[in-house]
Amino acid sequence: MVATEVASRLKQYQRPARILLIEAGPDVSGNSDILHFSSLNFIGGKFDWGYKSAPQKSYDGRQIDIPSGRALGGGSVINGCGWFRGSRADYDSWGEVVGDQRWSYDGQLPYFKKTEKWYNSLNPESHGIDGKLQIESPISVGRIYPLANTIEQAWEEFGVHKLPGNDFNAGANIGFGELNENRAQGARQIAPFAYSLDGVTVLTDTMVASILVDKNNKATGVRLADGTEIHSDQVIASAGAYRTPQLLMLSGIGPKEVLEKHGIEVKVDIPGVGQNLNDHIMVYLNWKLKNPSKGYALGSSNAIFAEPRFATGTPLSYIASTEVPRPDLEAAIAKDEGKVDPNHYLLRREWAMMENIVMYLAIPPVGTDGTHISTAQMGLKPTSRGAVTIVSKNPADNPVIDPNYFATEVDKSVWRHSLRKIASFMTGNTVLGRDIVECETPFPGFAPLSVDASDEYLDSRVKAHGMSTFHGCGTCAMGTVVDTDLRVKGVQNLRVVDASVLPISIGAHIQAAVYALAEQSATIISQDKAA
Ligand SMILES: Cc1cc2nc3c(=O)[nH]c(=O)nc-3n(C[C@H](O)[C@H](O)[C@H](O)COP(=O)(O)OP(=O)(O)OC[C@H]3O[C@@H](n4cnc5c(N)ncnc54)[C@H](O)[C@@H]3O)c2cc1C
Repeated sequence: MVATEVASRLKQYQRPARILLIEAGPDVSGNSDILHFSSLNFIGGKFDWGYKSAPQKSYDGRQIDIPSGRALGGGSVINGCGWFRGSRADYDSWGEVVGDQRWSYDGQLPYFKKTEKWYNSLNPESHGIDGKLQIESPISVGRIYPLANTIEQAWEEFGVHKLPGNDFNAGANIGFGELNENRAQGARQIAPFAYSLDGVTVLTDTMVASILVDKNNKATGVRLADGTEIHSDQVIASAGAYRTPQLLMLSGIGPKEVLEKHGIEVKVDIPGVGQNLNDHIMVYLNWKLKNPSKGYALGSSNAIFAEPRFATGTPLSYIASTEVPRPDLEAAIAKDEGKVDPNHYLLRREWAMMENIVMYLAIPPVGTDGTHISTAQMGLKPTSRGAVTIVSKNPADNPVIDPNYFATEVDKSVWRHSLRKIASFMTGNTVLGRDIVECETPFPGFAPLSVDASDEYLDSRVKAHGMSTFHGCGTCAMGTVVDTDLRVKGVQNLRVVDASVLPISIGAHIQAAVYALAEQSATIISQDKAA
């Protein structure tokens, strides 16, 4: 994703520059199938690297599917198009961690705005209107789902309030707001549609095997998988959070002991390469409707779902993010760290800790037959950290991806609290519980979720159903592996720009952060006199 955006911007900012973009996957710009909601089915398809995680210790060894885009435009070809910025607190923490205010919320706001062609003029201080990515909401394109007002009422009854302007993307995210998507009238905008590659030379179906690093630790180009060497003044690695650390390691940049183990000459020993992997856990739950004949869910006989606009975009209206009680957080931090440091970053600011979405369709194994709706919950600020490493020096071998999900007490405590909350929201004293939802339909072998479920039961649900939200990041973290100008420490003429540089867990689906990162990075690189 980033590679397209950065190449496009650099060509725009430095017209005479010769830029080569190398992508392992195909160019799918001519493939109209990828544009619509059902195109999420490309997960597991030919534009997905289709990784499996290492066996997860806290999931009793279960391995998790880790999809990752493999095409020009990367993840933008298979992602869900959800557009979520996260909160001011996320970026202020980022700026603090790296000691550079360009990466704080105010530092990044101009670049967020630069990415966006926002769909209304309500909040001009927070949104751009002439950016490359069309952002819309279901309501703005007339996708008013039958349950939309009910969900809104239910959140208000539950004490979760609408954000000003119904805007989930203006720096505050505790509350609820409209879903936003980077779609144009429901159609996916892949990165090379939004960011023109005119004037950029593009090599698709071409795998980079390693970065050429000379004896002065200067990057001088790349070696392709077929052995061809291509020389250049600057190299930017944007192979994503799983393959960028692999590429660095295969080039002799990474933890010394890993490189030596695989017989790779050590150019620069950077222990942080591959570390700090973080992803958001997602848990889906199905909820049986009291009266399916009302036509609330996809698959029902409600004629509205046959209208063309309902065949595009994700079938939901609102996103709600909720906190957890501070004493719970302190107790969990004490268990993880042996003490509670009042300066702990989770205690210094107010955080939305769980994203909650009600979707108007069932999730497998329940069929889309109109009898169920579902919820998706995503832990926003996990403290579990994993790693990416290599199994060999062969670039064709997949990296080993170990997100180490659900490893900390903080993460467990957040999930326990939030699963009880969703049970209460869906089946308790809200309009949903009173009039719409019968009960949870659990996966085989489990009892329906209830507000008084035990910690052990709730943990078992996450262990059994927790999946990736496809947000792997942090494996070449800014401050550790790259400096705040995106330069790999100890190597000249080499930068990393992609999700791997995010130094902290962003409390949101990460593409908005990654697109803004790429905008700012392109500006930094184009202003670098040495570049
Ligand atoms: C299924 C799925 C759904 C998602 N849904 C959402 C969502 O709704 N909202 C949201 O905010 N985020 C979502 N994301 C996350 C978002 O798409 C990613 O965070 C984003 O794509 C990361 O961008 P990137 O440039 O870092 O890496 P990528 O987009 O993964 O790009 C890396 C590119 O490098 C190529 N590459 C890798 N190795 C090599 C090599 N050795 N040689 C040449 N090329 C190579 C890859 O093929 C790929 O095209 C989703 C991701 C997935 C996978």
